[in-house]
Amino acid sequence: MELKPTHSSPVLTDPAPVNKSRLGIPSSLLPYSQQGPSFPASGKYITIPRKKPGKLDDVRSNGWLDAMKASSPPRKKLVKDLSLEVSATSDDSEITYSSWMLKHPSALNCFGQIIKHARNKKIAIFLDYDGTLSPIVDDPDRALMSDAMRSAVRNAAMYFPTAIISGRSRHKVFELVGLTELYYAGSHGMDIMGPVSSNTNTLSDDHPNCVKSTDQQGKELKLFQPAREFLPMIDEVFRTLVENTKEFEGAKVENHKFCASVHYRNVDEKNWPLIAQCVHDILKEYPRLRLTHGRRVLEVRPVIDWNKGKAVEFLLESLGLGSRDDVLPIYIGDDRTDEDAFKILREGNNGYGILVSSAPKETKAFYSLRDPSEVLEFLKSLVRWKELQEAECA
Ligand SMILES: O=P(O)(O)OC[C@H]1O[C@H](O[C@H]2O[C@H](CO)[C@@H](O)[C@H](O)[C@H]2O)[C@H](O)[C@@H](O)[C@@H]1O
Repeated sequence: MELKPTHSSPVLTDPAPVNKSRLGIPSSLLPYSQQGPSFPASGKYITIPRKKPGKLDDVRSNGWLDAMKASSPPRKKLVKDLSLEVSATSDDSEITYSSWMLKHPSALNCFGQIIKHARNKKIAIFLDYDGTLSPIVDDPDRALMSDAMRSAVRNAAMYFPTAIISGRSRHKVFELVGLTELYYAGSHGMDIMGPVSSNTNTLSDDHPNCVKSTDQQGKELKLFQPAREFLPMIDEVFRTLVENTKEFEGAKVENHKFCASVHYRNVDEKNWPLIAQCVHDILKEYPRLRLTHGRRVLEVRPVIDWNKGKAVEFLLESLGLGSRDDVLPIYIGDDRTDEDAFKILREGNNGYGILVSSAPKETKAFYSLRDPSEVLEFLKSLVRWKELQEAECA
């Protein structure tokens, strides 16, 4: 029998005690060892005055600028631009893409292979949000999921345990997805709503990173928040980022609770070095924060040994599906931060990473899908296959 979430709301009741050794939580998270300079649990840290950016050489030499330029495939040329040169270029890129696909074949074309491996196994689905379930758009607040995608994810969750693992805050991604049937991990996995399970490998009450909370209906829920000590620091750095980037037209800073994002998609490219330098200068004052690159976004996050890959392992354990030969996790994502999850699955040889990309990229994912419309088809195919299987068994 497939494990199905039994909850009717995204808010979960208390999980049973955890088997900490199986969770593989590093000792640095139990609780934090203070690696950088010490900081108070709340209140003010350091005031970063608004100032002229430091030497631009900093961001050039540390590779930030190159990473920013490479951080998202260029938009497809509009059809109005019908020169011969454009069609030759698109042919070339199609050829490059096809040869890249020899290494990372389409999960739709290889669907037969995937389900062959899934036979007699429980599939667990992990989905990134932006660029995977919703198309990339200029305004992060308008990255909406289509009704068709919502219904495909809902149907998938009827048969397979399904979790969303996003860089956005857990609340925001739940607001966008709006399905109570799923598990949610926000802030790149640093804010996990623990699953209900009869299994003993879930969160214990006395776990240092486990927080009890209540939902809007007053129902108790349990959260795993390995970076919760950073909450005031992220809040402070968020405010500094807002203040110091406001001179860059098009820049947008988001507070994701345990991380913050600085978007430069809508900033004139000539100002990218300046915005990079501005973020770099702020981060110099926060040695316990680091930067990762997303699609046209700089992501500021705590220096802890936790990422989307760890979140996948954690959720599998919490669902009672960890370290089992009869479980096949499938992770679908489009971003560099999803690589941590692809790596876990590839190295553990126990599941499939699927990269969503319409351009060749270095990746640890096994398979590929071009865009969210192919993700939709893939989810629908999984559901159809499962329905057929159940019909055969009936
Ligand atoms: O882990 P994810 O769910 O993929 O979230 C990663 C980032 O996604 C969002 O930004 C990206 O999508 C935006 C909307 O399409 C786009 O405008 C932006 O350029 C992309 O980087 C989100 O706004 C970020 O905060 C997340 O970190």
